[in-house]
This record gives sequence, structure tokens and C-alpha cells, in this order.
Amino acid sequence: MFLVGLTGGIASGKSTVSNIFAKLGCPIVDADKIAREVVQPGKPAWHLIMKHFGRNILLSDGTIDRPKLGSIIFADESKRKLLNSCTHPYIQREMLWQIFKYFFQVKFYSTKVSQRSSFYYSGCPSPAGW
Ligand SMILES: CC(C)(COP(=O)(O)OP(=O)(O)OC[C@H]1O[C@@H](n2cnc3c(N)ncnc32)[C@H](O)[C@@H]1O)[C@@H](O)C(=O)NCCC(=O)NCCS
Ligand SMILES: Nc1ncnc2c1ncn2[C@@H]1O[C@H](COP(=O)(O)OP(=O)(O)OP(=O)(O)O)[C@@H](O)[C@H]1O
Repeated sequence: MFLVGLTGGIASGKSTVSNIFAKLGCPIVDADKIAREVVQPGKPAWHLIMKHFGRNILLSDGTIDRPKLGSIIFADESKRKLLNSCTHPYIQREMLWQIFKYFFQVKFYSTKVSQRSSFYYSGCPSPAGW
């Protein structure tokens, strides 16, 4: 199994390339998608962001005002690093978990395929009917 990292600046084509991989049947671990999930109201990263950036970056429903937070962190490297320290441990944990799950799914599938081949070449019928 290959693990391919896809990184790049804003609007560099990450989504375009990952859509091509997805169409080829590759599982995608999407850090931007996970980053949206870990900052939902009440989650640990949301509390940390509140602590460091204050409630004025919240919308009335408690979700993060993304354009507002983006205007703060993309204009100030130290603020971007501060936001990273709030979110990245949770993003990395979820990414590792998804990679782990895909790794075992692929391993399981490969094992089934090789069992089928060996049954075929030895002329034995497969007990599972593959
Ligand atoms: C700052 C936030 C609120 C801006 O949200 P918004 O919806 O306006 O933009 P979006 O998430 O689509 O990001 C726009 C582009 O900036 C990149 N980007 C986002 N955060 C960061 C960051 N901390 N450092 C470098 N690039 C970033 C994204 O990969 C994307 O290419 C949001 O990006 C965020 O919560 N960022 C922190 C989490 C993070 O680091 N995400 C990057 C993937 S791990
Ligand atoms: N090779 C390319 N040549 C020309 N345009 C491209 C190319 N790849 C992507 N684009 C276009 O550039 C724009 C940004 O691409 P895309 O959304 O894939 O970038 P991204 O890195 O995922 O963006 P974001 O930083 O917003 O997450 C899109 O309009 C896309 O169609």
C-alpha cells in the first residue's frame, strides 16, 4: 500500500488532484474536512480556540466565523501557529485513525485476493466460494 501526501498553498489544486485519486478508487483522508469537524461547537479544539481567540470569532449559533478567523490567522504567522496548536493534535489523531482503518481494509482485501488465486492455481475449490 502506498501512502501519498498531497499538500500545497491556497488554491494550488489539492481538491482537484484528490478528486482524480478518488475517481481512481483511492481512499482519501481529507485534512481540510477533518479540520472542519474538530472545531464544531463543544469539541476540545473549539474550547481551545475560544480560550485563545475569544468569543468575538463566533457566529450567533456558536460555530466559528471562518472568514473572520481566517482574516486573523492568514495575516499573522504567530496567530496561525497558535491556531495550529489548538487544532492540529486533534486533526492528526483523526488522520492517523483513518489511515489505520484503510490500511487494515486493504490488507484484508489483499489477503482474500491472494487466497482466491492460490485456490485457483492449486485447483482446489474455495470454501468461501470466491
Ligand atoms: C482558518 C480557517 C477558520 C479558515 O476557514 P475557511 O473556510 O475560510 O478556509 P479553508 O478551511 O477552506 O482553508 C483555505 C485554505 O487555507 C489552508 N489552510 C487552512 N488553515 C491553514 C493553516 N493553519 N495553515 C496553512 N494553511 C491553512 C487550507 O488547506 C486551504 O487550502 C480554517 O482553515 C481553520 O480552521 N484552519 C485551522 C485548521 C487547519 O490547520 N487546517 C488546515 C488543514 S490541516
Ligand atoms: N492544473 C491546473 N490548471 C489550471 N487550473 C487549475 C489546475 N488545478 C486546479 N485548477 C483550478 O484552480 C482552482 C483551485 O483548485 P482547488 O480547489 O483544487 O485548490 P485547493 O488547493 O484545493 O484550494 P483550497 O486552498 O481553497 O482548498 C480551481 O478553480 C481549479 O479548477
